[in-house]
Amino acid sequence: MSATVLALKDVHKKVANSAIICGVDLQLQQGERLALIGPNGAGKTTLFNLISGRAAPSSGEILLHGRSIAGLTPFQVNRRGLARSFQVSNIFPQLSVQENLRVALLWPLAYRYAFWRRLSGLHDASRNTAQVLEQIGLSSCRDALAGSLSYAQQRALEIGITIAGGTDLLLLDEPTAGMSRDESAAAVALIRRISSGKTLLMVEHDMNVVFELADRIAVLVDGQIIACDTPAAIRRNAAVQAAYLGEGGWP
Ligand SMILES: Nc1ncnc2c1ncn2[C@@H]1O[C@H](COP(=O)(O)OP(=O)(O)OP(=O)(O)O)[C@@H](O)[C@H]1O
Repeated sequence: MSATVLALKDVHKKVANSAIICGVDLQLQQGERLALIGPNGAGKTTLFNLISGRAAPSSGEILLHGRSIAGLTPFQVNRRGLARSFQVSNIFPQLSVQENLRVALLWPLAYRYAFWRRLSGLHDASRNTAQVLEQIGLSSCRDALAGSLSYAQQRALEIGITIAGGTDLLLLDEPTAGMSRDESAAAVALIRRISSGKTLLMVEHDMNVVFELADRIAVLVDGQIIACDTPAAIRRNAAVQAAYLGEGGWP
């Protein structure tokens, strides 16, 4: 049986006396890709914030590799093995593509290595930068300023920054938002490639992307998971279909 990477147990979040997340239980197994979907305002971003350390749950447990991370800072959660994509705004537009990745790579290396061993960290970073550039398909524009890339390329770079630290759990926040159909298809292939052997949790509104990528889909409605199952079972689920009726129906 595969190991549980992430476990949420009866997680609640209240903001100004409003219950935003209401008793969420969720488990991710090593190597699986789980998509979190739900109507606008369901609480998906809030749940991502709780998992990645941007906010603390009001109650409940969040375990990463069996250890509690509830209330830790994003940096501490990252050190425990979780990386979250932060949309395009995380990119330094005035640095080259390569430099953006080196910054992302050196950050954990500088922390891990003793000061006098940082030089070897730099060698590691160069090697890893080339690997990540290859993985995200941006080797040919390594010297271009990140700000000059197309939108889809910037999203690919953002994913590269997310995987650069070598963490085994990836949280991707709407990785194909704003993309054309062709760009989305390329992003799906990229996500499949970079998440191979890792565990992936993503929030995504594009149901084509969700059904293509996810091993399981969790449906959040009004702060509660109303279903968590295979794509085929979710497609047949009457409660899920009803939840989406107000949004123009089930895609
Ligand atoms: N800091 C906050 N203060 C007050 N209300 C908040 C706060 N953060 C979120 N909310 C409310 O919590 C609910 C869930 O918001 P959240 O952004 O998590 O939903 P979502 O599922 O990510 O929505 P979307 O798909 O539109 O991005 C919304 O009703 C929102 O208005």
